[in-house]
Amino acid sequence: MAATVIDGKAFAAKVRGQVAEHVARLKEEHGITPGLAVVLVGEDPASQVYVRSKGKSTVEVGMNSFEHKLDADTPEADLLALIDQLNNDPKVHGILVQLPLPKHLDEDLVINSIAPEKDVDGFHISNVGLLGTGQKSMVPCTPLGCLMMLRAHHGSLSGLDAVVIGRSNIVGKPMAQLLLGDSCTVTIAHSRTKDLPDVVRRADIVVAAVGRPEMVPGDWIKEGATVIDVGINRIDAPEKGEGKTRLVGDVEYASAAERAGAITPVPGGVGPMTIACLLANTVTAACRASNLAEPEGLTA
Ligand SMILES: Nc1nc2c(c(=O)[nH]1)N[C@@H](CN(C=O)c1ccc(C(=O)N[C@@H](CCC(=O)O)C(=O)O)cc1)CN2
Repeated sequence: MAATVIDGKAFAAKVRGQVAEHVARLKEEHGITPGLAVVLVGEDPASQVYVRSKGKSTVEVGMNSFEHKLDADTPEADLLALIDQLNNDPKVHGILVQLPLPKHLDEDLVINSIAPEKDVDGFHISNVGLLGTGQKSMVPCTPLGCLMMLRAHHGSLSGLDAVVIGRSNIVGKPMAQLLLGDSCTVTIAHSRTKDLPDVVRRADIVVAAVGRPEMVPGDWIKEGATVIDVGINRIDAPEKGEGKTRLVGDVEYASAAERAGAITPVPGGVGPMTIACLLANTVTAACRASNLAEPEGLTA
């Protein structure tokens, strides 16, 4: 039977709608307008697109957007001074530094200089520790988006075998923590994993987050499994004409869709959920800052 396609674009639109409703309520009942500050250092073309999209989506749901664009050679001290200023600005409830940063900047130092309660990316070491110990934290946007789609598809995830392929701090590790929090039996696989095909074949849920185009062939997928493809890889597409490219995930979509019960496409799967969850985290941060009830269904 053909797999159900999990439409991340439609799901993200629904999440943005819920965020907009909550923002309207915060404004009306408490006079609070959540604000998100996005910091971009340098001119990486993909980062520029993502930052523009974050600013636009922020305004569309009724929140304040503060964009800070810094030159690629900005000294670390200047970036840290800006973050300090944003940490102390009551109009700013969420702060995000777009990654990757130029090489001369220490990513860990920069991320850990963001006030943890404003760290809407959930990358600060305090939030990593809170998530790892099952406490209330800011949850990284991409894994949060994956979790929301999995919960919507399955209802309960309890007892399911999940494999996360990839061990990055941004996706793989927090994804594994979230699945564990929902009582899955979790395996984190990576480049040194022995018998990766067999490990994947046992999984009810496969989350692929390695950044290698189509590295998971369809015949690794168990019949009926749910496949969440986090990869966004641009590859040459000579069939579309000279110099043309197309986006593919980490999973061979067509063959995996023949065996999976449900699957996210690329593009239009996990990607759009990343920005929707960023907005959700910002409204959550604004609620927490004023000790107000958090929006239901928008946190882990
Ligand atoms: N500070 C952060 N930096 C980065 C993050 C992050 O979560 N926080 N994630 C990525 C980039 N990213 C958001 O910042 C992001 C990537 C992809 C998408 C998306 O919607 N992708 C589309 C395809 C887009 C295209 O055509 O190129 C899709 O998958 O459908 C949104 C956000 C790294 N940096």
